[in-house]
Amino acid sequence: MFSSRVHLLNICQQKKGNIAGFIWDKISLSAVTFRKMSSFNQEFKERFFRGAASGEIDDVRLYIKGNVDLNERNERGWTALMFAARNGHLHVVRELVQHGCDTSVINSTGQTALDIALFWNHGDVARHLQAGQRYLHPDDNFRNYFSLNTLNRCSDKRKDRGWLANKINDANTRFVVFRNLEVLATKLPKSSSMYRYELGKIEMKPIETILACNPVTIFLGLVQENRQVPLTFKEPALFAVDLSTMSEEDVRALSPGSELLPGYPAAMQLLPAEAGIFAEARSMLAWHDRYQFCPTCGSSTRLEEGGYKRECANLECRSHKGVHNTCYPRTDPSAIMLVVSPDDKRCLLGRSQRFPAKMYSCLAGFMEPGETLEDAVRREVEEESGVIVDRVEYHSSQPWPFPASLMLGCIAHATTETVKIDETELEDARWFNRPEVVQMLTRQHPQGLFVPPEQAVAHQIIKTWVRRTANL
Ligand SMILES: NC(=O)c1ccc[n+]([C@@H]2O[C@H](COP(=O)([O-])OP(=O)(O)OC[C@H]3O[C@@H](n4cnc5c(N)ncnc54)[C@H](O)[C@@H]3O)[C@@H](O)[C@H]2O)c1
Ligand SMILES: [Mg+2]
Ligand SMILES: [Mg+2]
Ligand SMILES: [Mg+2]
Ligand SMILES: [Zn+2]
Repeated sequence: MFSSRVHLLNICQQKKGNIAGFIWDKISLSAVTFRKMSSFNQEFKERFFRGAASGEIDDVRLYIKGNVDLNERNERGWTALMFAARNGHLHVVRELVQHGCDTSVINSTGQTALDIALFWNHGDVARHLQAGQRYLHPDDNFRNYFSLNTLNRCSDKRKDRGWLANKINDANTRFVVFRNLEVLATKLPKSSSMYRYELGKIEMKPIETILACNPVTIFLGLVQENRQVPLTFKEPALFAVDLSTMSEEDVRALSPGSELLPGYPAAMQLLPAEAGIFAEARSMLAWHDRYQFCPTCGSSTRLEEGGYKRECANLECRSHKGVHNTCYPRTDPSAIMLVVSPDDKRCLLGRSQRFPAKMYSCLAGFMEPGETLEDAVRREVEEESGVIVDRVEYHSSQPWPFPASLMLGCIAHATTETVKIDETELEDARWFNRPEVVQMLTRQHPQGLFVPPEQAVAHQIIKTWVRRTANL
């Protein structure tokens, strides 16, 4: 922090001719005390906010070049990006986003820069901010982590053994490699954010001999960057391969400088654009690992359809008659819900013993057969907290590849408030008001309480509820 201030001073020194009215004249380096440095910094920060609010791009650029935290907030949690968004200064917004300003920061009343731009009808700014959001897919509005998968799965091609064999041997094909469900990943050279790894994508040559031994190999899909352009089927293919028979050292040697990321939470450092590919691959490999024998008759099973089917070796088995779902990959739907109080001012968050200390989250539970999502939400909330829920609102879904859940995110409107927790499942559950939840989202809670990170659908549901009160 101190060195960045000195750097700022140096820049101001170079620029002082351009900074009309700035306090530089009053300060000489020899006389700088910490107090003056602080007030200097404060004044400089205010100038940055004023520049952003008034569209004075030169002032904003000065701060950008100062290599300091562009997400600096004022006492109400407002950033320069929010000020620029408030007044519709697209050129300032563009420059700030280009230099890595975080578009997901929320202020103390729970709004992002995008909310502010939308509220004040600055459509051009809102479109720019939306395009810069991390989980956006070109053809969609919102994406949870583990859901962005740019591959076309080409399910109709999986039955064509000849086509698949040719694709495996194609020079453009790449393999995502797993060992004991840990994925091979490479650290990105610039890793300032929490997304620090990309999937290792290996050519066929170095794994040719091991592929000849028929390890579990899954056809993940063809790379289709633009959904508007029809597939030619000549696009590069991506497969997942299980190399658990190789040593960890040999697997890592396939891609210099790579690591094997153990499952949760390490895999949440993958680039969001690849997290959906990881989710598909890991859930599929976990299914093969667990279904080596037929659940109907106990005979061995073999892989078919590019890994999307396992067929029983016993020709008499009932699984060969009609559609038998044990032959296909399984997904376990789970409900995850933010329970909100009857007056909508508070929400119910809980923690299980296995959570990291001080983390609170939405309640969650597996759906049961013959149950609607809404009823699963009502049942799990009542079981775990004793609170009665009436209306259930759907939010969004998230594949959860540990091993193969689909989280169905909801907002659940409670009609009662008395909490009586199920102590086998939860350690604590209590009501939190909005300002406190904002502190938990932004890691500014006085007791250090926090909610799951942005990769979790729980975080997104909580953020949606917090953002609903417009106080701009
Ligand atoms: N709370 C969160 O913030 C959060 C976030 C992300 C994911 N999840 C996931 O939500 C899922 C469901 O939550 P939960 O564990 O509270 O569920 P839950 O409340 O239904 O209780 C879990 C228990 O349900 C039983 N169960 C029923 N069906 C099951 C199935 N298909 N697989 C495994 N166990 C089953 C088991 O006895 C298990 O111990 C879990 O996978 C959890 O990891 C929760
Ligand atoms: Mg639960
Ligand atoms: Mg439960
Ligand atoms: Mg349950
Ligand atoms: Zn069988």
